Amino acid sequence: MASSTVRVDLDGKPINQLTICMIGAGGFIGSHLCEKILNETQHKILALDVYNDKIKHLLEPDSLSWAGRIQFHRINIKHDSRLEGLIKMSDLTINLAAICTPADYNTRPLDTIYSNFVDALPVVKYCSENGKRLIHFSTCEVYGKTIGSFLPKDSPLRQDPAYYMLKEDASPCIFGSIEKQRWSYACAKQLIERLVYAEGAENGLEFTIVRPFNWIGPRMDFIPGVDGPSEGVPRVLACFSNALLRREPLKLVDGGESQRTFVYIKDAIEAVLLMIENPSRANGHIFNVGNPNNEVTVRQLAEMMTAVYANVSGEPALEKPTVDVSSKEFYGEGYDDSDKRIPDMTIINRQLGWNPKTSLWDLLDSTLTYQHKTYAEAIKKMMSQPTTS
Ligand SMILES: NC(=O)c1ccc[n+]([C@@H]2O[C@H](COP(=O)([O-])OP(=O)(O)OC[C@H]3O[C@@H](n4cnc5c(N)ncnc54)[C@H](O)[C@@H]3O)[C@@H](O)[C@H]2O)c1
Ligand SMILES: O=c1ccn([C@@H]2O[C@H](COP(=O)(O)OP(=O)(O)O[C@H]3OC[C@@H](O)[C@H](O)[C@H]3O)[C@@H](O)[C@H]2O)c(=O)[nH]1
Repeated sequence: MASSTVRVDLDGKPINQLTICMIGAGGFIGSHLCEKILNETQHKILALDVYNDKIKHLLEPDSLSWAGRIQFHRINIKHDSRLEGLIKMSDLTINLAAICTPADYNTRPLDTIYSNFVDALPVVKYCSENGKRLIHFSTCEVYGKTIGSFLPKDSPLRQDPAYYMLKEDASPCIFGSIEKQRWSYACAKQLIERLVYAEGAENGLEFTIVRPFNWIGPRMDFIPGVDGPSEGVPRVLACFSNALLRREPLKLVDGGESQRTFVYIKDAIEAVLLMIENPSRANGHIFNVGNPNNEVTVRQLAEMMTAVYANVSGEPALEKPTVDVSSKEFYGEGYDDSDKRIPDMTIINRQLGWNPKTSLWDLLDSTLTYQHKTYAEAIKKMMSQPTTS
C-alpha cells in the first residue's frame, strides 16, 4: 500500500503525483509496472491495451484501495482516435506496445515492422507536439550480434570485453542480411530509437529509451493451449515451462549455445520506477536494463530450469530432459540469433544508482513456483482428455 509520507526522488526533492499513459499496460512488463505503481506510489494510470487479462486483478473489484487511480482503455493504437487525447491528459507516456516474440519476426515480418515502427510513430509525434515526456521501450536486440562473433572460434580476443560488452553509447548495431528476417524486429526498434532521439535533438522531446535484456518472471507470455494458441511459440521461459509442465523434453535450438543474461522482472521494474520519478536524471538517456551476473547458455538455462522444476513440483526430472532441434525446424526460414548479450551497466549506475539483485537460481525458483501453481492442474486436465482424431 502506498504510504502517506512524502516520497522523494534521488535528489531529495518531493515527487509530484503523475498521470501516466501506459500503452501495452496489459502485457508482461506492463502488468508488473502497474502493480508497482499502484502499490508504492500515488500516480494515476491510464492503461491502454487490446487485452487486460494480466491486470484484471488490479482493475476489479471496485473496492480496491487504488481503484480510482487506474483506468483501463481497450484501444488498438493502430487505429483509434482517442490516443492523442489520452496522451494529452497525461504527464508522461510509456510505450510498451509491440510484437516481441522471436517466432513472429521471420514468419510475420510485416506485422513485426508495423507494430514496432509504424504504430509507434504517432505516439512519438503526439508526445513531441504536445510537449509530453516519453519513455519508449526498445530492446537489447538493437545490438544484434557481438563484434566477437566474427572472430575465429579460438581467438583469445573473444574473452576481451571490448569484443562483447554492449554499451549504449559505443557499441554498433550488427544485424544479418535482409533474408534473415529475424532482424526485422531489431531493425524496426533501432529506427524508432533514432526517431525518438532525433525528436529530442531537433524538437526538444523529453525522452528516455529502455533496452531490456531478457526480463523474466511470472505472467510472461502464455502457455500454448492453456492461455494462448496451441500452435503458438512464446519466448524461451514459457517454451521451457510448457515442456516441463507437460513432462516433455525441452527443445534446444541449434544446440542451445547462444548466451543470454536474465534479469528478474521485479528488479527491472525498480529501474523503470526510478526513470519515471527522476526525469532530470533519465531524460535524454538510453538505458541497458539487465543483470550481467546472470549469464548462461540456453542449454545451461534448460538444465537449471529442469532442476528447479523437479524441486518445485516434487516430480523427478525426465531421464533425457532436452532434445536438439534445428532453428529452421523450430522457427522456420529466416531465423538468426544474437550470440551473447551482456549489458554494460555504467550509464544506469551513474544516472540512477540502480543494480539488479536477484540471482538466476532465485528468480527461477519463484517464477517456476508461479508457473506450477498457475498451470499444472490445467495441463493435467487437458492431457487426460482423449484427443479427437
Ligand atoms: N520482456 C522482455 O524481456 C523484453 C526484452 C526486450 C524488449 N522488450 C520490450 O518491452 C515491451 C513490452 O514487452 P513485454 O515483454 O511486456 O511484451 P508483451 O507482449 O507481454 O506486452 C506487450 C503488450 O502490448 C500490447 N499491444 C501490442 N500491440 C498493441 C496495439 N496495437 N495496441 C494496443 N496494445 C498493443 C499487447 O496486447 C501486450 O499486452 C515491448 O516493446 C518489447 O519489445 C521486452
Ligand atoms: O524452446 C526454445 C525457445 C527458445 N530457444 C532459444 O533461447 C534463446 C532465447 O530465446 P527467447 O525466445 O527468449 O528470445 P531472444 O532472447 O532471442 O529474444 C528476445 O530478446 C529480447 C526481446 O526484445 C524479445 O522479447 C525477444 O526478441 C534463443 O537463442 C532461442 O533460439 C530455445 O533454444 N528453445
